[in-house]
Amino acid sequence: MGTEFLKIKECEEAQDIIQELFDKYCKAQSEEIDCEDAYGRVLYNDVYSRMDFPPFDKALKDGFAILSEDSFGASEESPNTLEVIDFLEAGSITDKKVEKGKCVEISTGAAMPEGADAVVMVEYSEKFDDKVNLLTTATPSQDVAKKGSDIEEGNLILKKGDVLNPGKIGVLLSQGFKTIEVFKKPSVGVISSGNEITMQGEDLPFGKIYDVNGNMIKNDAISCGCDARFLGVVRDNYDQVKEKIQESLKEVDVLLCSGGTSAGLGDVIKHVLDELGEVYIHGISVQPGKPTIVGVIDEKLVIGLPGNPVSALMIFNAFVAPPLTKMAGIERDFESKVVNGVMTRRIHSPVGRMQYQLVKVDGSDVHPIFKDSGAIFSLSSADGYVKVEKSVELLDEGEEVEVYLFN
Ligand SMILES: Nc1nc2c(c(=O)[nH]1)N[C@H]1C(S)=C(S)[C@@H](COP(=O)(O)OP(=O)(O)OC[C@H]3O[C@@H](n4cnc5c(N)ncnc54)[C@H](O)[C@@H]3O)O[C@H]1N2
Ligand code: MOO
Repeated sequence: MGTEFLKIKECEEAQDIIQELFDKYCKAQSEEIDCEDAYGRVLYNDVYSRMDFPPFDKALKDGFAILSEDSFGASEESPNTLEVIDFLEAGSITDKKVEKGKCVEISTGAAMPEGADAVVMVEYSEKFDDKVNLLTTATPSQDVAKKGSDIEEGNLILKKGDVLNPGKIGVLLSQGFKTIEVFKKPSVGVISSGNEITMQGEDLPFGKIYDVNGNMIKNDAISCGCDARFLGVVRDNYDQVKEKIQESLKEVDVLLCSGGTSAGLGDVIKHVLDELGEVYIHGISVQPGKPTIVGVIDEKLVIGLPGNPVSALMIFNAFVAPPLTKMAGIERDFESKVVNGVMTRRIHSPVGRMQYQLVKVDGSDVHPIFKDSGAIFSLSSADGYVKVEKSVELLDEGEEVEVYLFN
């Protein structure tokens, strides 16, 4: 294996290639699921109302369903008296008709009896025997929700791409939807590679480190709407990496590996990808994250993120999260969370490579975080990053910058 020349791609070119590979091999798919399980899922189609809601003229208060004109002029001092001809609970119906001088006692949620056009609340009435005194005047439609007043049949009620929150699911349930078509969550597997990588709960001999990337990248993929799983650690061994990749590809649509991407002796991902499939990118003109690999095996995408946790996360966010989120049906503008501020210190940037500089934001102060890309603690203190274009050699103290905030 030995040293290998990395054919570096420019950032935009790499982004385009990755998006094209997603469009070709990782098309968004749908599935029909029970509305019961739809929380947080993304609608695959526009949804139209199947019926009027409410489906009947509905009493909004407990009281008496009347002909409104029968209450005109009524007051505490001079009540109007009506005959009570029936009692209606929610869900029950009557064949009796409300005519002049008559009314039906009614509960909230019950369908209005024929003839009645208003409800007088029980608080404004005095019932005695089979009669009632109305102590107030009601206007037509008072305390009645007319059929279709909330939504009429055939209207657009939810849009493709809507994330189903409790209220939106409530709308579907009110329309009798038992199942709904949603975007299938992209199934993503995450593998960590490296002889030094140790799982939490195990002893940590000198020279080894605990795995960060596996669950960190898994969680980032979940935040992009994926069904992501950490599939374990492999050693820097060609056969082990090959076997693990082949095995994992039987289970997932997209495989994200970290570590073993650069040109060192133990860095085998590229060689495995070369043997089993095709490598489309090996090296992006970006700092950190230069050794990123993108390939395809059996029409499935395999992405090798650099081992350094900061690099892995930055590359995931800048290059993988946008197409993955799109595949999950989620419309998210990754460039929308931008704040403006002023650099508090000068930064030098490698010419010819776009640099993602981690920063901490304090009001309008933008503090660069100077740590190497293996420094995991810089991630927990960073609010976002500043992009330093490849032609820019330094950003001076006091210079105005745009900060891309992390989600
Ligand atoms: N000759 C060259 N050497 C290196 C280059 C280069 O272009 N030419 N690039 C450097 C850069 S930049 C990076 S980034 C690393 C990336 O290399 P790998 O993807 O092969 O990553 P490793 O060597 O396996 O690990 C790098 C670093 O990250 C730690 N690591 C790896 N996996 C994990 C994990 N799952 N959790 C936590 N930390 C992890 C690992 O221990 C190393 O410290 O290559 C440079 N070299
Ligand atoms: O480019 Mo590396 O990814 O600096 O850590």
